[in-house]
Amino acid sequence: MTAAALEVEGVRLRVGEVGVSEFALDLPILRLQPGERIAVVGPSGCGKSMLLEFLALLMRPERVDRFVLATADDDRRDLAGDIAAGRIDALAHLRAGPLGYVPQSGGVLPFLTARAHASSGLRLAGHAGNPVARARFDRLAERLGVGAHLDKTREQLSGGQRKRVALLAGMSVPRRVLLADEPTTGLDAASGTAVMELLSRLAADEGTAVLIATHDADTAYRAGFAVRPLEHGAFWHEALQVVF
Ligand SMILES: Nc1ncnc2c1ncn2[C@@H]1O[C@H](COP(=O)(O)OP(=O)(O)OP(=O)(O)O)[C@@H](O)[C@H]1O
Repeated sequence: MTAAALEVEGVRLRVGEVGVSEFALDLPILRLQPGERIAVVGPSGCGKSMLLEFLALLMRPERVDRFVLATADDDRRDLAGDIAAGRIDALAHLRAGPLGYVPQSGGVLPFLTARAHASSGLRLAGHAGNPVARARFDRLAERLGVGAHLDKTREQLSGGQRKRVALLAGMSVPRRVLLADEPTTGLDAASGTAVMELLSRLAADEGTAVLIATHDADTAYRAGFAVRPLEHGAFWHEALQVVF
């Protein structure tokens, strides 16, 4: 039986003011296998971003029974324990490595070139001088159509180019889990398809479990994502496990 890339059980997320503006989301069970591709769909405001922000360790849950991330083949990290102990820096550090996250908007820092921003993960991982890692980065930049724009700052990039630079940052190092919130928003149809196919190929080639939130279910489905609805204030997904 393959070990899951990410396991979540018994999570409750809540925002807003109790009885006034509160919004709650339950994740009874969410288990992603290596190489799995999941597209979370649902109407605006149903909680897709909240789900991704929790998984990206940016939102503290009201309750979490189990939250385990594969950080290496033989290493499972107890994130629920880290959250309970308030180890915030250690959690943030994971986003430079095994856990990639591309936010719905923003995600490109104003004072860096696109290259410096997108390759920060490579530098933090100590791979900036590694020719294989750099070649992988350049290849991804070309496939995302931003290879010619890497010396520009955020102000010099279009909205769609910013989105693709943020995606490049998310893909810049091999991940165990990659989360992308609306990866095709602001892109034309051809670019959107190319992005979905690239995310899908990353899952197939590198075993990354990729979970995206999207309003573009058709493109995601055509690229090989399993489309899963977030509905009635809850989301769950458990892949069929292959037992040898
Ligand atoms: N600080 C907050 N206080 C109260 N409600 C909030 C707060 N932040 C978010 N919400 C509510 O939480 C719900 C989920 O928001 P979320 O951004 O996750 O939706 P979404 O499914 O990603 O929507 P979209 O498709 O429009 O991006 C929304 O109904 C929103 O109004």
